[in-house]
Amino acid sequence: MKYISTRGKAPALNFEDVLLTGLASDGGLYVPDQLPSFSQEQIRSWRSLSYAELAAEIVYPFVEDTFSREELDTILADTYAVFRHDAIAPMVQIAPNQWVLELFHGPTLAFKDFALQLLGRLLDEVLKRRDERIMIMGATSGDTGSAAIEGCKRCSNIDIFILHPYQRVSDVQRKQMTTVVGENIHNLAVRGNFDDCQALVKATFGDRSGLPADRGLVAVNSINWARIMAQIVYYFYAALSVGGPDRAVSFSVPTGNFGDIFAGYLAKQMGLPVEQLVIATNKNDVLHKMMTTGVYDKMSLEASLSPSMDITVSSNFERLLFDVYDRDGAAIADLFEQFKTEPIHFSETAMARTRALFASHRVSDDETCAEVARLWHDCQYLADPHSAIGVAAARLYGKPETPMITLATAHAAKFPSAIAQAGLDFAPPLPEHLADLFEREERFDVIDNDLATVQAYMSAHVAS
Ligand SMILES: Cc1ncc(COP(=O)(O)O)c(C=O)c1O
Ligand SMILES: N[C@@H](CCOP(=O)(O)O)C(=O)O
Repeated sequence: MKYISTRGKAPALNFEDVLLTGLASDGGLYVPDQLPSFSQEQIRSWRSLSYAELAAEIVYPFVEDTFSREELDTILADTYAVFRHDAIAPMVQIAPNQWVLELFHGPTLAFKDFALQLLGRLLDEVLKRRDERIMIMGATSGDTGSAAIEGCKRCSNIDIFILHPYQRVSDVQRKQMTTVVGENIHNLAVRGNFDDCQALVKATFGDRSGLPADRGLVAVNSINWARIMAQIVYYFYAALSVGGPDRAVSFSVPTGNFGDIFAGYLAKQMGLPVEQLVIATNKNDVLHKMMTTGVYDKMSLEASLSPSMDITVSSNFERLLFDVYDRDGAAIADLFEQFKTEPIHFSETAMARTRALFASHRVSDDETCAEVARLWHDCQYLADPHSAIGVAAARLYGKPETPMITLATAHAAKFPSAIAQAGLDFAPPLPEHLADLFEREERFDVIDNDLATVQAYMSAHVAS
């Protein structure tokens, strides 16, 4: 399979090379030139598969130029063996035809583990084959960072640099990143917000003049195609468990960088009957505003009770735009050139196509607390603030005849203060493997929001 850039000017890559990059050289994001598609009969035949077996069916067409089916099977079995629940992604019913898909049973308690445990193993294999050493760079609003560190820490050929916004992630999230010991692990607390961290990562792909020239640079954010690919699998898994493909299902997805819900859109394009995809945002509602007005504008980022979704530059939206603009890379490049100085006004056709695919809803902090409390009191279900945003949107958009599945993206124990603000009088305990998290020693450096400073830090800390 070939991967092409959404801005039309970068060279097409195979899977191995797309895995080993981040942004395309023209500033775009890589997408497959053609998606695999599965028949209803084929999807139906997957009903009895384990999560890892299902993942192999879905992922293999994307990676077959780089991994044999046997290699992939082994890597996937190893990847999902580290999850703490036998179902890997269990479904919990919270109301008639309303479900949550729990994606927080991996090592770092968020949905990021699904892709980053796999990404670490794929990178490890490819780097050993090539006998190469790389630098990994990631921006995190709290969850990607620890999942990336956990997924890649065993790889001997990697130096990992994670940028988080100083004092803007929860204490548990910060500790999960900064207490992992390893000479090749570097946590940078940037004086800025998540958008600043993500901009530094993207800018580094555009200008890496301050970094060692002999090291590859790989992104661990969802700008890396491999992240999205791995996230497609759980949409199939969830739908199969409630009667798909013989029955359409809907999904409500707490959304920030648009990676997770974009994976749901791809599952639909690949043949999974999906009725609705609901974009659920917090008060950083750039996507909801865009859905309602047809205008994509910059907004200032506000800290919320769902810090992982405090994002106003929603990177993967570009991948959707590429499709709704008939895969016209030049048009997408023009739109983003324009976005540097003014808001983007989408064409009527593009908006009609987007609205036919997605609904959207914004949930305030007060509504988030109310939903956490309601779920606890009505069904003894403890949701983290991000998942609660998804459930609040699902309740509005769900139709009685269609199973509505909310992606529960993180474990409540990551956000004890939000749980307290919701009026619940207990702190959700951390799972056993993290029980002593607050006794572990932390290591991180506070750094200015400045590209040259960040690249100088990386150069000074990269292993020789
Ligand atoms: C817990 C949690 N929920 C939801 C999201 C939003 O996912 P996405 O950025 O893929 O839209 C994130 C971060 O990305 C997250 O960490
Ligand atoms: N919510 C993420 C932010 C970045 O999203 P990604 O999926 O593009 O890595 C986080 O918690 O770090």
